[in-house]
Amino acid sequence: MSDMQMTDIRARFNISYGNFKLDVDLTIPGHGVTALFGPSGSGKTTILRAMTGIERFAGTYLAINDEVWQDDAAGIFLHTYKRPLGYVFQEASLFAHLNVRRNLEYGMRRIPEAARRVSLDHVVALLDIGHLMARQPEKLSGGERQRVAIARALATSPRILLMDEPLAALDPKRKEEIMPYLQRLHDELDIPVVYVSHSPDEVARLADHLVLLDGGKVVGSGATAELMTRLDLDVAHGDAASALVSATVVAHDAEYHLTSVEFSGGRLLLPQQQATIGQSVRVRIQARDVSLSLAPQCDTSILNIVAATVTELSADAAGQVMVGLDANGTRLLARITCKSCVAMDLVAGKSLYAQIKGIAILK
Ligand SMILES: Nc1ncnc2c1ncn2[C@@H]1O[C@H](COP(=O)(O)OP(=O)(O)OP(=O)(O)O)[C@@H](O)[C@H]1O
Repeated sequence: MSDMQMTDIRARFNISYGNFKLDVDLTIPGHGVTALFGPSGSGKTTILRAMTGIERFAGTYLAINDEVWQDDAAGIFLHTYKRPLGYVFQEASLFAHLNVRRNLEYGMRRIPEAARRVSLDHVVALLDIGHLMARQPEKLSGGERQRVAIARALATSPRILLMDEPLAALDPKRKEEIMPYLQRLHDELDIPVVYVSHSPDEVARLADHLVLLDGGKVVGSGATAELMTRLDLDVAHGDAASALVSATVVAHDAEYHLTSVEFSGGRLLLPQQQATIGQSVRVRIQARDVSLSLAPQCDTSILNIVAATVTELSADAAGQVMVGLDANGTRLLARITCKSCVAMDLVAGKSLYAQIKGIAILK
């Protein structure tokens, strides 16, 4: 076992707080972004805290890639201050008496030079905060403060970055501003991120892997695109339910201001994007934006119609059915009325056409 290259994060926690019990045994990828998603009180923050070692919980096992940080059975416990992790909270906790540069250097200085794997210049460029270096924290906007907090966490060359609802305190405009930085961080740094969120939108945009929590238990863990369309899970139901589709940008149509992308099920047109031809993109198709038809329609304003097969049907809100679809290997969801479902005589295996009204490129 010891000479085996481990590239996973393994976490086993058994924690009791009065009536609340957290009992999880997780293996998640040692790279990319993993979102912990679930209702309030489901144990998301408790998992992050347990990873920090701030409290020592009996029966814990925690290994980050090839490093075991805690194994109670073997008597291993790495103290918090020795765990190379970055932690970003909902509200940026910068040192108020230090300017931005000193805040960043403070984190960096704790790390011996030989252990530094991320340069300050790289972090500053990544989060675009070069122009803020001389500012005091109280003179930063909420979004800027959060970018500095992320930079400070990264400047310590962590082996893992823990983020606890880092956008929750920001208004929608600031959230939108900071999102590209989080996506860049994901693309450019090889540091695994565990990201706590309540927001299906953040999860869809950022997470490669998703861990669904409820009442201190894991109810699902897997690739985000796969879990979001699993009809046995709550996340694939309701108004926010959507499919994430991997696609490639294939053309721009300047005359009609459209961009076309290709996925396994065919081509999709969407309002013109900045993306370059050949670029891989993640596209979101919301279940409520998909209608179904048994014959291909040509007298319709809907541009995107793809052939698909029904894989399963599941009751949704009153009078609504969530239909799972397979479009030549890509999972899609359609939320339709029970009345239409009966009228169309939908059953698993039926071939039909999905008419897609709204599509968004997420990254
Ligand atoms: N230090 C503590 N002492 C006692 N109970 C705690 C402690 N920390 C958390 N809890 C309880 O554990 C449960 C899970 O809390 P946790 O903060 O992990 O949930 P969460 O999923 O992060 O919720 P939210 O989305 O609201 O932040 C809650 O019932 C909470 O009251």
